[in-house]
Amino acid sequence: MRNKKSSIVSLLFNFSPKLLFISVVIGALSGALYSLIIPLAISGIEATETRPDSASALNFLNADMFSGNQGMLFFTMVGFILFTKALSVILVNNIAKSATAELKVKIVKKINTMKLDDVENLGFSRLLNILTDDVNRVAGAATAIPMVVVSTVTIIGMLGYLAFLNVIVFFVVLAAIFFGIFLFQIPVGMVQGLYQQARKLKDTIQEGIQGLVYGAFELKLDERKSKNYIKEEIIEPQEKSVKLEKIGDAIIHLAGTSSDLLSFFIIGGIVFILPAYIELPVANSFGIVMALLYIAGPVAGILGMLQQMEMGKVALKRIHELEDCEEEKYPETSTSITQWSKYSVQGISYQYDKKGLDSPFSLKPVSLSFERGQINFIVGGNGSGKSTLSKLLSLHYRSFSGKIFFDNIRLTDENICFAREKISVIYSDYFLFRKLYRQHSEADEMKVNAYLHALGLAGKTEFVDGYFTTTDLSDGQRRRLALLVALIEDKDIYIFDEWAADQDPVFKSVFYQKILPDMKKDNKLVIVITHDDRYFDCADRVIFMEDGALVDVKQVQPSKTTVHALSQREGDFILDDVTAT
Ligand SMILES: Nc1ncnc2c1ncn2[C@@H]1O[C@H](COP(=O)(O)OP(=O)(O)OP(=O)(O)O)[C@@H](O)[C@H]1O
Repeated sequence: MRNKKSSIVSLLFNFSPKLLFISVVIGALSGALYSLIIPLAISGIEATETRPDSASALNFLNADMFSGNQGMLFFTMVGFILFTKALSVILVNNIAKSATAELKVKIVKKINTMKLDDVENLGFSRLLNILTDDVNRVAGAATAIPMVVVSTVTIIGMLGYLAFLNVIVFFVVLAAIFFGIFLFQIPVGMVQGLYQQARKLKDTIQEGIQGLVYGAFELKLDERKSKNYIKEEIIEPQEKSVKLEKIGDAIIHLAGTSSDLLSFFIIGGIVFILPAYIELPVANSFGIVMALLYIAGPVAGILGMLQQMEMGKVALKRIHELEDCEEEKYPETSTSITQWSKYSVQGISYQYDKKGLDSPFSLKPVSLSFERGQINFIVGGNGSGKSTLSKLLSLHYRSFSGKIFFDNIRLTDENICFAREKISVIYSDYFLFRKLYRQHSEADEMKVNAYLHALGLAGKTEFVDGYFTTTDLSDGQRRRLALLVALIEDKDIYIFDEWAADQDPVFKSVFYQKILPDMKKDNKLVIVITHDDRYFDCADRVIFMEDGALVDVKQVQPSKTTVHALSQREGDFILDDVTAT
């Protein structure tokens, strides 16, 4: 996002400077007309006072006045105010809606281009809150802008009128307004902290809701756990957050309402105290009091809108926090990687974010060289660092040290995105998309259908108009569908993180004895994280991990005695035929 640390106004300005300018000018015009209402009404009253039947002329709807020039002007002005105010509000509202929709898209793109470890560290709940709650609050604050403009110009106009009536009174009122604004900074400063705390708690609530949905099966079986969970993770943080917001709102409203009081103080001072020091004609006092009563509304309006603006500022701050995260972009010009035969890493390492730990897990430097048409197994105990290493090999995580090469081409920020396109992975926490999200030919469709049969998914889901009709399948079937999508993508490098873990014995052996050898034949580089020691002889090479370090690499000599015979059903798997289609 380019508009770093943008304010709410600059957010709208960057979206459409012309429209914003027009709406501000129209809003200002509306405010200027507003400020003329009182002087015009007073001069109307003064004009009627000079007539013989002045008593009846004070009636505002008197036919004489209505037909008079001032009356016409008055009502035309009211009509203009209605039109200009509405137009300004509608225009800014439209800009705000479009600008915040654009902001949402920018945030989505930002998340998409952020480094993966930053996305993991921020977490789903926080990102979701930014995309929903924060963006909406910014939109709310932005729509308050035209009313602030109308009110500000009205106040300026009325101050001009006061200056015309009496310069001393003008300075007294001006000083009082500045004093009021100065005093108002205290509550505004106080609520910033409260709103920030309330906003932080919303992330906790969002996380709670995530657990409520994804942990529904566990919670359903344990009422006490369920009640405690809802109380601690949702109800309590929500109560705290609402309480903080209520206090913040109350402080702002209280301060806003006190502005009425301030204007009454000024009125009292001008009516009862000032005449003792300066000469103030009655007619002038009358106009001044009316003007002051009239100013109170816009002042209170602006102060009231400050609550919305403050909440918007807090939300915008959270959005800006995303901007501190680095982006990874496809460069305009770069060395693309086309043909390659060797993929090698030299001294790559990684360390997770501290997250309160003294010594977070770190992967010690690893050097390995892979070839096309080679099947590699990575094995080791739980937590030994297999997945972490695979995320470095798949170029999802960026190594803290070392170098990575495709043949002699070293991977840099410039070409890493091209290298990533050569890789397909299925991690243990993969996401299954229902659509392929790429152009597909009739041949692709035939291939998909052949794979659906080969992977035992025919009749479970269908491929129609680029969609899989359903992904509501068993765990093992979903994983097979993920494999199907990966195979259709036809990448050079495949990384499977415990893919076969939840497959039945039949498909386990299909995977190790049919799919992997066929991929080898197709010259793919395959890296498989596995605990299936029964099938270790299906690899060309086994890489051993222990405590975050690579401890051994063994070439495998296929032993004839351990070859696993495919059963009749296993033999039905026809990947060769699929490839032929
Ligand atoms: N997202 C994360 N944030 C912080 N630490 C993590 C994260 N993921 C893993 N770790 C740490 O890294 C260590 C290695 O995890 P990794 O997933 O690489 O192990 P693994 O060998 O694949 O284990 P398993 O066989 O259980 O899948 C873990 O012990 C854990 O402490």
